[in-house]
Parts: sequence; C-alpha cells; structure tokens
Amino acid sequence: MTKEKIKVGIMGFGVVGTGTYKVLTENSEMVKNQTGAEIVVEKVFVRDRHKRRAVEIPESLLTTNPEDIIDNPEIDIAVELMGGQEPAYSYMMRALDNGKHVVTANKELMAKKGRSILEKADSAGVGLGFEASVCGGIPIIRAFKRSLCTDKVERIMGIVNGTTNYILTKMAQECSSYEDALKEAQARGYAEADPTADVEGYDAAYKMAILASIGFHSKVDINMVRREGISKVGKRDIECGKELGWTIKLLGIAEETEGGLEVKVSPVMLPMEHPLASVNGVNNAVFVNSEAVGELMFYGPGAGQMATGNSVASDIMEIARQIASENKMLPNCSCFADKVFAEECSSSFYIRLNAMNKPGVLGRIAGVFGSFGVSLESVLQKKTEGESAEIVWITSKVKESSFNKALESIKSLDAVNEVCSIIRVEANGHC
Ligand SMILES: NC(=O)C1=CN([C@@H]2O[C@H](COP(=O)(O)OP(=O)(O)OC[C@H]3O[C@@H](n4cnc5c(N)ncnc54)[C@H](OP(=O)(O)O)[C@@H]3O)[C@@H](O)[C@H]2O)C=CC1
Ligand SMILES: N[C@@H](CC=O)C(=O)O
Ligand code: NA
Repeated sequence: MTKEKIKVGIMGFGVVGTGTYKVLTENSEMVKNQTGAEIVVEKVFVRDRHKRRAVEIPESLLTTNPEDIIDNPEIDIAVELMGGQEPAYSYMMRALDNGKHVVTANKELMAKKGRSILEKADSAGVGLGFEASVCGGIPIIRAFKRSLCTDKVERIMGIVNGTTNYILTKMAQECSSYEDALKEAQARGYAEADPTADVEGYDAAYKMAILASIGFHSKVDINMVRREGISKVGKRDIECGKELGWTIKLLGIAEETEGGLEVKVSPVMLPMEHPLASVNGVNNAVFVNSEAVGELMFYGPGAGQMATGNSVASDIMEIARQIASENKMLPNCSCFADKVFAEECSSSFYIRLNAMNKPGVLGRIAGVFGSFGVSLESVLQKKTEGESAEIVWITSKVKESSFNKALESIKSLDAVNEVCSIIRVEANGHC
C-alpha cells in the first residue's frame, strides 16, 4: 500500500530549521499535489525547548531527545540542521543505520565525512539530500548531479559564501567597516555560529570540496583545498582594485590541470566585466566551464532562512516522491574516483607594498622578481608620503613556489618597509 503520510523529524530549529518548516507547512497543499503524499513534520529536536524562535510551532512537536527522531520507527526522513561535526555526524549515521532517509545543510560534515555518509546511505538504499549545503538557495547540487552528469566539467569558479560577499559588497559600495558589515551579516542569519568559518574561508573551502567532488566525480580531501579568507583585505586594496577596473571577491576555483586536481579559495581581484563581478550582497554564483555545454552560470541567494529552507524542503520532497511512488532511491554518490591533487599551483598576483621613496628602488625590486622567474605585467607608484612610497605590482601567471621565494627575498630588502597585501588576480579566465 502506498504511503499517504511521510513523516519528517527536524534536528535543529534555528535559521534554516525554521525556514524549512515554513516552506513545508505554508506550501503543504502544493507539496502534497506534487509528491502524492502528505509531508508531515512529526518532531523537532532542539537544545532548549523554552527558547523564543522565529517561527512558532505546537509545543507537542518539540523534543530535547534526539532518539525521538533518529530511533523513532515512525520517522521516514531525518533532517539535520544543527551544524558542526558532533553530535550531528553520530545522529546522521544512526538515522541511516535505522533505515531513515537523511537531509542535511551541513557543508562541514559533507566536506569532511561525506564519503562515509554517502556510502552508508547508498548501501542502505536510502536517500541523502544535501542541496542546502552549497550556495543556500541555488539548486546547484541538483544541477551538477542531474543535469551536468553527462557532460565533462572543466572548471568551476564560484562565489560560494554569502557572508563574505555581503561584507565585501558593503565595504566596496557603502564604505562600511569590516566589523559593521560582519555584524549585519550575523543579524540577518547569514553567518555560521562561529563566523571565523566564513571570514577565514573554511566554509567556502567545504563548499568547493563538495562541488569539486561532484563535478569531477572524485573524492576530494578537504586538507588538499588551498584556503585563505578575507580578514586581511583592506579598504586600500578595494580602492586600488577599483582604479585598476577590478573588484575583490572571495572566489573558489576548482579545475583539473595537467598536474592533477586544483581546488582553492582566496580573495581575488576580478575584472569588473567578469560575470561574477556583479554578484553582490548575500548572493552567490557558480560559473562552470564544461565540454559540451560551454559556459554556465548559476546565481541566487547563498544564505538566509527562506532561501536555504527551500533547498532543504526540496530535498525532502524529492525523497518523499520516491517513497510515495515506491521507487528505488537514486544513487547518492558519484564521487567514485580518487584523483590526485596538483602539487603546484599557478596564479597572477597583485602585491601592494611600502618602500623607500629613493631612486633605484623600483629597479631593485623588479630585479628580484626577475631573478626568481616572476614576470611583471605592470607596476604603479600609487602615492608618496615623505620618504616612503606605496607601490602596486601585478605579476604574470607564475608558479606559486617561485612567487613565494621572490616575495621572501623582497621582504628582506632594506628599501622595503612592508609588504601590505598580496591578492590573486583573475585575468583572461585564469588566475
Ligand atoms: N544560515 C544559513 O543561511 C545557512 C546555514 N547552513 C547550514 O545549516 C546548518 C544550520 O545553520 P543555522 O540554521 O544557520 O544555525 P542556527 O544556529 O540558527 O541553528 C542551529 C539549531 O540547531 C540546534 N542545535 C545546535 N547544536 C545542537 C545540539 N548539539 N543539540 C541539539 N540542538 C542543537 C540549535 O538549538 P537551540 O536553538 O536550542 O540552541 C538551533 O536550533 C549549519 O550546518 C549551517 O552551516 C547552510 C546554508 C545556509
Ligand atoms: N554562512 C554561510 C551560510 C550558507 O551556507 C554563508 O554565509 O554562505
Ligand atoms: Na544549493
């Protein structure tokens, strides 16, 4: 007999949990018509049942005992929206052991433990949805898994963190301070419980590891993802970038090079005319190059209650549809290969430094770059103050090891007072 009610247990009732509940309950008739069964939220697990929440729910739904969901035979789909590694991982694994389908928004967990979670789900023949784990409201996981599955992905470039994009946009367009912009992003529910994950690029690294894994059908070890955050990006760099026709974005790049897979996250100077340059505020976008389709861009809100709640709800509905129609679950994991990672990475760089304002200094610095095989695209003396000068250098694409050696040598020059910032440059499609 086909199931008329599909029962869901939600673990975690914060920004995303409340958004998911709202989408499921406010659109219940539409969801039922498309699913062929009613989706019912049966239990909601929280730490503190007396806390005031953004959405009111019947008291009887709340529980502080996770077993009411993960060990409850009535529950078909366990939805993990607590965040962090533990106890989220143990709860998810136990729910899978108990034959439940699982949906999560937890990118940290999917990036660090995705392989074991996916393998368990596949061997149990249950569904595992994680659409909300990358780019909040953008249906990007589904696009990779269902629509690009026949194509060969060559490169993925993405603005995949809403908080940092919100901060960089506020700093560039409204001259907000970094601190004020971060506070606003937190108040809007975009930031992680510990915003270090956002501003230091960890969250973006998790998301790029997940995307690279699905895009290149390979295991991606999170420790192999090169990561740098935005906390060192200063207003001065934003100004210098503007003068050069560039904007600064925290960008994730994943590609298959001759040396192997390369996945990195860092602030990047991006030409204003690049499609990703106009992605502002909490919005995210993923720009894909693939063999058959060519160029694709996915754009939309990367964080927030309702946008992310919709992604979770759509995963729940997709699984519910399979249950209601008594279909076998589709395989959750396509990351079957174990591709090697490139040992060396190449980029163009913007370097802003402060040096003595004396004849011959520019030549000496340029000479050091040259002696390490670093070619220069341009050099600009930005301003002079008494005995010192601010100089910006743009290199050609260079191996990072050569660049780092040149930089160490430049730092040791007497004439160089301070290397203020180093930011990758994306030019002509490659950085
Ligand atoms: N915010 C966003 O826009 C997005 C978030 N995500 C991800 O979604 C997940 C949830 O994020 P978000 O909703 O923002 O987080 P919140 O901090 O707003 O909510 C977390 C919820 O989980 C509960 N919780 C946390 N730890 C425990 C625990 N150990 N035991 C029981 N309950 C617990 C909290 O309970 P209590 O309220 O009682 O303290 C709270 O209800 C995270 O993995 C995050 O990375 C993904 C995409 C976008
Ligand atoms: N903190 C994250 C939330 C969504 O994944 C972000 O800002 O992107
Ligand atoms: Na998504």
